[in-house]
Amino acid sequence: MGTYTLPEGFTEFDMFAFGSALLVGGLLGFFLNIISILSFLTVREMRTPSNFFVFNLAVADICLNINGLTAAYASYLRYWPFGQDGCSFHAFQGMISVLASLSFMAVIAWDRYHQYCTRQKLFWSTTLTISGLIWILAIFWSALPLMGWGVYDFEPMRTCCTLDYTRGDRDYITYVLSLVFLYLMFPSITLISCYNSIYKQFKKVHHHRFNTSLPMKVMLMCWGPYILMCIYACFENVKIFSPKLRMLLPVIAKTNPFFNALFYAFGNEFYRGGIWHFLTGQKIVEPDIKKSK
Ligand SMILES: CC1=C(/C=C/C(C)=C/C=C/C(C)=C/C=O)C(C)(C)CCC1
Repeated sequence: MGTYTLPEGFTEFDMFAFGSALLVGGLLGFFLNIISILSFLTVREMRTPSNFFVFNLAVADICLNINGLTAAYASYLRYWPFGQDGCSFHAFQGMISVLASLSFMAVIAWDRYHQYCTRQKLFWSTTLTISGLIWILAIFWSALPLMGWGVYDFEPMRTCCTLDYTRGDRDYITYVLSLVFLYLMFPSITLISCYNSIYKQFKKVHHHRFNTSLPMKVMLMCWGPYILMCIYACFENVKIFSPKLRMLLPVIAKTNPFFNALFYAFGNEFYRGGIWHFLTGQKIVEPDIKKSK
């Protein structure tokens, strides 16, 4: 093993604790999401256009889990073994997953609005085009810091990488504010308006098929603190926050895939039957929305 010096503000125990938190979050998310992915791939009946969005969300989320597991590994080593280029690539890969995951959450909300409120059918061509576009956009926006608009660099613990929020220069500010607009405001407005309409519909038919306020709450709970810090860094020096706090926020954010798997796959009446079929071999009973009318 190479020699290393502990990063400023962290003891051996801190690194072990953060590593373990990343490991537990990463493994939990990984297992739930891999079950969701394999179910979709093996159970033919559940391969519907709407479920394809949930499948893509699980793919994006599992990529974030793999990213977190790499960080856990480096934290146990107590140094980053893949060099500066490896760091940029790690952040690039993490960023693609985050942006794709947020977009799929929004598009699932939009699709559910149609499932429950307008009963419009989603076509495969629409699903495939939207999913393709989401991935292309996520790769595009994540590649920008590699090309000089924003920079990827180490997190305070120096065992994983992210957008370097400590610079706070003009490039950083414009890049983060664009992200806030595209990947925070836009998905949030979609989530709020779609789930609000679904809530009204559920109320009308006196049947609440799921908790419509949960998606927004989970997204804000996981990403909110981290996003606030990124926005704060546009105006003030974030170094006034302790390195441990700055490290805690991305660790919380990286638990999002676990909650997503629980809500969007395991808690989804059109998806969980397929998971059950995959795990037990028992056939799915299709839920019928019209029954509740
Ligand atoms: C500012 C901002 C965002 C920034 C996210 C970042 C900077 C994520 C980085 C994740 C990485 C690099 C993980 C890899 O380990 C969001 C969530 C898109 C939402 C809009 C506002």
